[in-house]
Amino acid sequence: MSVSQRPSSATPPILEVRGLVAGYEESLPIVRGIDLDVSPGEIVAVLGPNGAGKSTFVKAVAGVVPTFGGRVSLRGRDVTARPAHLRVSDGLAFVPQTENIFASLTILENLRLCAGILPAALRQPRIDAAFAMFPDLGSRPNLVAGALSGGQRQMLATARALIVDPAVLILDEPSAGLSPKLVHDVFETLERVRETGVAILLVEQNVRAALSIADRGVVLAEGRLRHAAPAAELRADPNLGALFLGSYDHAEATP
Ligand SMILES: Nc1ncnc2c1ncn2[C@@H]1O[C@H](COP(=O)(O)OP(=O)(O)OP(=O)(O)O)[C@@H](O)[C@H]1O
Repeated sequence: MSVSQRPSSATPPILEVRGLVAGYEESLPIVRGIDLDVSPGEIVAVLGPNGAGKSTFVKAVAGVVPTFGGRVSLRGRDVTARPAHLRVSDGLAFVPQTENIFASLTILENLRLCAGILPAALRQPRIDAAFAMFPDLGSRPNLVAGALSGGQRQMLATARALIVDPAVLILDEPSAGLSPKLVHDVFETLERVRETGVAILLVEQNVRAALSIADRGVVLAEGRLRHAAPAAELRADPNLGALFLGSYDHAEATP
């Protein structure tokens, strides 16, 4: 059973997912009928135990995992049949958990590669905007990306995704392997991105940190959306630990 979660605000959703069924083999779908709306400027944390299907869900939304049923719409337009690279042009950017930068290229080269899909006149202004948002990167554009810290690499990965000026930014565990200080830095960056009106869908194992910046949290279990609530409500929920244990029973299946 899936739970449809619509934003409480009157802002129309920029991303609409309906009845999404997806995975690696059609006979064995991992994502089994998920509905979700995300509004501009909203951060939605996708939570749940290991193997719940969180990564598969966001990858299917990004178009990098096959969809077997349901629909993904961006700005009211059905993009379900669009391959991943065209969804990027449509305004949907995805930051994978790993291999999200080219370590042997410089910071600037990493950004230039992404800017390559833009009209020539937009490329430098977008790179300048990225450097303005990430001064740590802008201060040393010719540094080889492999020399960056884990948190700085995540920032570069995020900067790369933002080059196309997306409406929706999807991140798969941006805090994985980072120290608490770097987690803080990365999440602070995401808050600044949100302030520009970008909608953010965030898969996180780091539940408390994710809920500290998210507007809403959705809990997946066994490929289904089991619970959805404002982040503040989830933060205050004494059952929060059960999110990781797969036994989250709080008012499941109630919208
Ligand atoms: N490339 C793949 N091919 C086949 N099955 C996969 C693949 N990637 C993931 N799976 C399977 O899909 C299921 C869900 O995995 P997924 O990574 O989406 O879960 P998750 O909730 O993100 O887990 P975690 O929190 O551990 O990262 C698991 O059973 C996993 O084995």
